[in-house]
Amino acid sequence: MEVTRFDELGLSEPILRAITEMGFEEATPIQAKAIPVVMSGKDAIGQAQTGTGKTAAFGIPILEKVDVKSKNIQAIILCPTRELAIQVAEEIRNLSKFMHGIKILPIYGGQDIVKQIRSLKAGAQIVIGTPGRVMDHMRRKTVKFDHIHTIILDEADEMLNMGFREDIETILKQIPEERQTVLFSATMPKAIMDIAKTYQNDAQTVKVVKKELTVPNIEQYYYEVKPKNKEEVLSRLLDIYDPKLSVVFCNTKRMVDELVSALQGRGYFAEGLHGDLKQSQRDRVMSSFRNGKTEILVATDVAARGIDVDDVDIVFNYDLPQDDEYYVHRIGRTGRAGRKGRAFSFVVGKDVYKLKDIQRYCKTKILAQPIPSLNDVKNTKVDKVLEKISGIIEEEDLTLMIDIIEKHLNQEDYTSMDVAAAFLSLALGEKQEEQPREFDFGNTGAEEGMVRLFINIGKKQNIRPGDILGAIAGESGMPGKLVGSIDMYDKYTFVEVPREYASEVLKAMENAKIKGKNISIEPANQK
Ligand SMILES: Nc1ncnc2c1ncn2[C@@H]1O[C@H](COP(=O)(O)OP(=O)(O)OP(=O)(O)O)[C@@H](O)[C@H]1O
Ligand SMILES: [Mg+2]
Repeated sequence: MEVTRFDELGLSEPILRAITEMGFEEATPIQAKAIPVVMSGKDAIGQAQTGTGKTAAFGIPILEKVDVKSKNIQAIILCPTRELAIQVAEEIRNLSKFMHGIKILPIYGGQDIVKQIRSLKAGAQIVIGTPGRVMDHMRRKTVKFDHIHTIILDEADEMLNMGFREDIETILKQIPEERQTVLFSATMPKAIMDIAKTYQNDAQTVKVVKKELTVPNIEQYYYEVKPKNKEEVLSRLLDIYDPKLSVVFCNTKRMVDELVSALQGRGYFAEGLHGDLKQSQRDRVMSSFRNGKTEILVATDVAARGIDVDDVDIVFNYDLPQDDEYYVHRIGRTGRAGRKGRAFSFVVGKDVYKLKDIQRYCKTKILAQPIPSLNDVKNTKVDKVLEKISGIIEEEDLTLMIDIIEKHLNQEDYTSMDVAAAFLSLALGEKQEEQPREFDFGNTGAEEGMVRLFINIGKKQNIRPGDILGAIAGESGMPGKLVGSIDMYDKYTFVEVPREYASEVLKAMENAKIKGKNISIEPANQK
């Protein structure tokens, strides 16, 4: 593919210098296509996948077009959320770092309006705001529209979804007609075309649309879960994949609050973000997430659009989104600027149909994944410790440590294997003694009086159903009491046992080996 350098786009020296300082080596395809169009002053509609640099695609031309000698507002950018307004202002500020006399001001609800008015009075050429607050200033006449020559609607379709249509139309009517109107988003549903027809003039569409709407470097999987198991499955996935940062989307504020408490209770660094929080709280959560103190951001769709945080490794759809577009935007919080990412969606019952719609809309495949077992979680932890140990053995001088261990072995009657195993147990950081486990079997899909147990045989091993039934009978000391069918496929299988013995079978089988191989067993209620 042809590569466009920023210095081929006819940009001024201070901006090129800022771009270099920001570490952008070449223009992204949407930047290469949109910057010349937006600079030309034409109305435009820009569409490109999430995380592909749309902000700079409109931010750079705006900076090129403002007159820093004038203190009037010349460009206005509307964003659907406060967090996004702050972020867009920050990106444009970075791009304008070497321009003297430029003032860029975010104005959004929840922030002290008196302070905002004072800043506006001091003069700013570019204002970035949420529609509600901009309307507020318009009514107070604290934002003057008469010198605005450019208006950008970032996430234009979302602002319509949120019911800002009237506000946007009112604002557009206030801005001089010879203005330039530009819309950007990763998705462009039909409703947006009405706005385009009414309020734009001969708009040029600039699209960098691949076959699929989602970014190809995001691995997408789904897990079929029962609602009450979501929390446990999420924890297992967090433990196995160990993301540096992750975003978990829920459909309601209440679910966000509940999940945050649950995750915090389990010892994760999780915080919630939704519209009922005070602005100071929202700001605190966002900055804590940006600097990595909060590792898991649990959010409603307020965080679905535009939010750009490095190192988001995984996006979870704890609840499947209501609308197809939201899937695109939500998972787009990972895999930004060419990085890799993962998107895991939880699917409950009829959600599978919704998932089919989403796949059709996005033109991507979302594959099913089995829920990791507790054994899988443990194995991952063990693998990580062993990997670290290999590193230490290869890179460090261990002579002194070996001396200490040797002395210890001489004093006590231990083998080096005992010591190594004890250290491993210590490194895993969990009490290895058996925790009493409460089993809540619920309805596992088995027939009356029976409970279905889920068995993970591990990597395809040659174990026959008879071996498993035999082992269960042997381990639990209940020969002949095992009734029921066995359904073997791939590396998983189900067995059915009478409900009253299910707990004992589970406990007896926890550390069972068949043909010397470990298997794991658990209630099948999440399958
Ligand atoms: N040319 C470039 N080279 C490298 N990184 C870039 C370039 N342009 C922008 N970026 C960075 O890529 C990231 C994503 O950019 P941005 O937030 O503008 O994406 P977007 O297309 O608006 O995504 P979304 O649809 O989610 O809003 C940002 O961190 C931005 O600084
Ligand atoms: Mg964006």
